[in-house]
Amino acid sequence: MALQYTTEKQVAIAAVRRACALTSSVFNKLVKSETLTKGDKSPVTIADYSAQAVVNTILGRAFPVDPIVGEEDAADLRQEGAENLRNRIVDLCNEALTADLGLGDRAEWGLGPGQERTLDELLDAIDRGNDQGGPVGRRWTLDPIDGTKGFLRGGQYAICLALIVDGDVKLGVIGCPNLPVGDAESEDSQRGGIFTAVKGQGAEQISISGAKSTPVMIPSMEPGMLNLLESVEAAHADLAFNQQVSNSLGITRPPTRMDSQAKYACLARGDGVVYLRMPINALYQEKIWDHASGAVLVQEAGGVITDALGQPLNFGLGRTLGKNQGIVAAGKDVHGQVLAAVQRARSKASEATQ
Ligand SMILES: Nc1ncnc2c1ncn2[C@@H]1O[C@H](COP(=O)(O)OS(=O)(=O)O)[C@@H](OP(=O)(O)O)[C@H]1O
Ligand SMILES: [Mg+2]
Ligand SMILES: [Mg+2]
Ligand SMILES: [Mg+2]
Repeated sequence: MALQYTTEKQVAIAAVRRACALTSSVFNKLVKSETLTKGDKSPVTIADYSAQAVVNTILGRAFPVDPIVGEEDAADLRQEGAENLRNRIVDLCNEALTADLGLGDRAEWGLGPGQERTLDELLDAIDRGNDQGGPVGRRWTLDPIDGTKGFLRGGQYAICLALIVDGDVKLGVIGCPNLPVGDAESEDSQRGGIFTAVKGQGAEQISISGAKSTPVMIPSMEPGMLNLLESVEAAHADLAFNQQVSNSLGITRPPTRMDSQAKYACLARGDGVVYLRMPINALYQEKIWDHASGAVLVQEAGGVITDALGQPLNFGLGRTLGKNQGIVAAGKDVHGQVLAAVQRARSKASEATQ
């Protein structure tokens, strides 16, 4: 039987690769006026908008009826006074869409010389990310730059695209332009990788040039080798809680802190051992585009990903993970003991507040 999702995977990798090139080129030239602050006070840059426009344009050509749940929308760009931003975005997108990468990208995906788009087409492509998600049907979810704060500080960030069918993540692609090729902790000057997984077909790391592909599998870990992969931003996860879990597990290795779903990529290839993200703000709901690609990557690399109660994450609830209470991901021989430590730390915390 032919493998499922082969074309989807090719298109998704092509789209993420072009978005990686675009965002890397923007970083070196970004000026302050090209970053906006959204209603929730988080940053968004011309690179986030352009990456969403490029990926959605490609998906729109290859899979015209598939809805997309994307992080960004073009409302602020349509405002008066945003003309400079709009012009920059058109230039960046057309450079990315028309580049001749010689990687078998097909003209019918809207790629290659002569495939320029107008401003209106690109703004509409950004707004194609307005799907509301849900339990039934097939849809994509896109985070055009996950870890925008990491991107702005020259750290880790990721372009994350996933295909969800009936609430189940079937395909995930994570482009990490700044991740060292070999190991996150290494001084490797060669950077950039694309991680991809298809449900039931395993996970792989592909070089950003497309020349090399290596299977990815979570290595088995000696107990003394455990460490946590956690957010840089203290406002995004409860890092004090992570410290308690770490103590409870007798972990001595320092945590690996990095922005974005690059953390899931590191877990999948064994650069870090336990992904732990507990909510710090009870009102915040995790977004599906922040975890869908990472979830299937971890599972296909031989790991387990659940909430703090050991239940699977639900990607069929809408644009968010709903009432999700934290995320625990690790190799299958480690996950159970981490979950037990998380539950001990939760009981202690609730005893302390009684
Ligand atoms: N309060 C709160 N709680 C949990 N998560 C939040 C919160 N606020 C924002 N976000 C989301 O965090 C995404 C980035 O996650 P990371 O923590 O891995 O990276 S970073 O440290 O923020 O850079 C980040 O994704 P991007 O917006 O794509 O950068 C946000 O969607
Ligand atoms: Mg954001
Ligand atoms: Mg994000
Ligand atoms: Mg983002």
